[in-house]
Amino acid sequence: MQLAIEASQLTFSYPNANTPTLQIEQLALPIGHKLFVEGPSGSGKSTLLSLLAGITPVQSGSLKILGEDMAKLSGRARDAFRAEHIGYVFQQFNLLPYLSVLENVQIADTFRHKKLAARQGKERAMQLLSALQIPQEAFSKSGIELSVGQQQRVAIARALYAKPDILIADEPTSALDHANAAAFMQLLLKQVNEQGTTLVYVSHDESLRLNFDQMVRLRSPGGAQ
Ligand SMILES: Nc1ncnc2c1ncn2[C@@H]1O[C@H](COP(=O)(O)OP(=O)(O)OP(=O)(O)O)[C@@H](O)[C@H]1O
Repeated sequence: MQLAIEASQLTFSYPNANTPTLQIEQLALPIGHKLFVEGPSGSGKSTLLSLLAGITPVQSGSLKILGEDMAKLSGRARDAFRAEHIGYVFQQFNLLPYLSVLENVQIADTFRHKKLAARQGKERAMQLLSALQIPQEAFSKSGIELSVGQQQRVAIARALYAKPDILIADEPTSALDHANAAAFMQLLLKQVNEQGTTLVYVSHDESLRLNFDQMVRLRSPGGAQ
């Protein structure tokens, strides 16, 4: 089975830290599977996601993403790899306030070599926004005019727009109550299941865990599994 993520003895330490922030002995996630990442604040969840996305370089151990040895890629090559293969949803959704909702979703085209034609891109963005239950009258608004739940769904549409192989989401439900978090999860799962996207999802909400194939539990301090 082809692996989306393959990590072995992956360790990361920030400068001046006494113990490693992150230690993952083994991790093998097949393409199309869903990984739940759990752990208390400061246990290294965001650090792990940054390594997986190629934002942070590998320090020690091995990490292959979609078969690519991340330690062998330069910073620029990792940026290009991320633009082609990875969608990322941050804790803060980071919608750009001076762009409309529709433009925010299509922003990925700015960073990619393989851009969608304008019309095709607009259609894809509209189709994703509708699937994520954003009302059509909101498409031309600024992101900051939407509710938090809506902004978060726009952020998912933006991350899925370029059909990433892997979607990485860092606690996107932290601002929602339990019922809204569960509803959001179902919308997200429908999209990733339809597209066969591999999902890496950080959350403190253990009740969401049932939707996932595998779990990584990080511990503080030191982030041991
Ligand atoms: N750029 C950095 N330089 C130095 N230390 C850092 C840096 N980023 C994170 N850390 C430290 O590494 C540890 C893990 O941080 P990280 O953000 O990965 O944790 P987290 O599990 O995502 O936390 P949270 O749930 O609060 O977002 C923390 O102790 C944090 O202070």
